[in-house]
Amino acid sequence: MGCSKWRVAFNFGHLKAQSKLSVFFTMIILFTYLFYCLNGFCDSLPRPVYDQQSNLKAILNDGHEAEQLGAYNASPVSFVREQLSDLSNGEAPSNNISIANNFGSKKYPQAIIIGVKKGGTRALLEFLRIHPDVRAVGAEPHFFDRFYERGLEWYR
Ligand SMILES: Nc1ncnc2c1ncn2[C@@H]1O[C@H](COP(=O)(O)OS(=O)(=O)O)[C@@H](OP(=O)(O)O)[C@H]1O
Repeated sequence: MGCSKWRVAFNFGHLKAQSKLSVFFTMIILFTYLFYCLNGFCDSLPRPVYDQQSNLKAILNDGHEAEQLGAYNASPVSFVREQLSDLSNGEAPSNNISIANNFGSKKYPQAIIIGVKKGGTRALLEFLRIHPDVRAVGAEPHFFDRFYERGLEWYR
């Protein structure tokens, strides 16, 4: 009994030529996909929206990062305003702040959701984070209204 079931399951001999052909093409597609994945062409890890590796290297080599951060210590409003104006002009942020989405790295945000209490900001965040290129913090950081004194390093 059990043996005949196996025979039915794996017996492709009675399939029509059309079915065999579709199985054959499915196998080809699967093997091609596996081949590309094994060669690293299907990297599923999140990628940076903008590649700023060279900028980051420049910051590290020149040691200007502290100066740039210092400029933003002056006012959080100017910090946000500059970022938003850069984005509305269709440019990447101009101050070398990375907006990569790599796992495990600490980056400044590319976008900030600001809203009144009960304004639905959580819902907006949850919708945005569905996108694979969006990485969002779990809890609200409240940097600008509560923890600004802790500085940008804490924020990052
Ligand atoms: N699309 C839409 N339409 C109407 N209402 C909505 C929508 N999205 C979120 N919500 C409601 O917004 C409330 C949560 O807002 P917040 O995420 O800003 O809350 S919080 O202040 O950060 O706690 C919360 O309201 P309450 O359920 O009364 O607390 C949500 O139900």
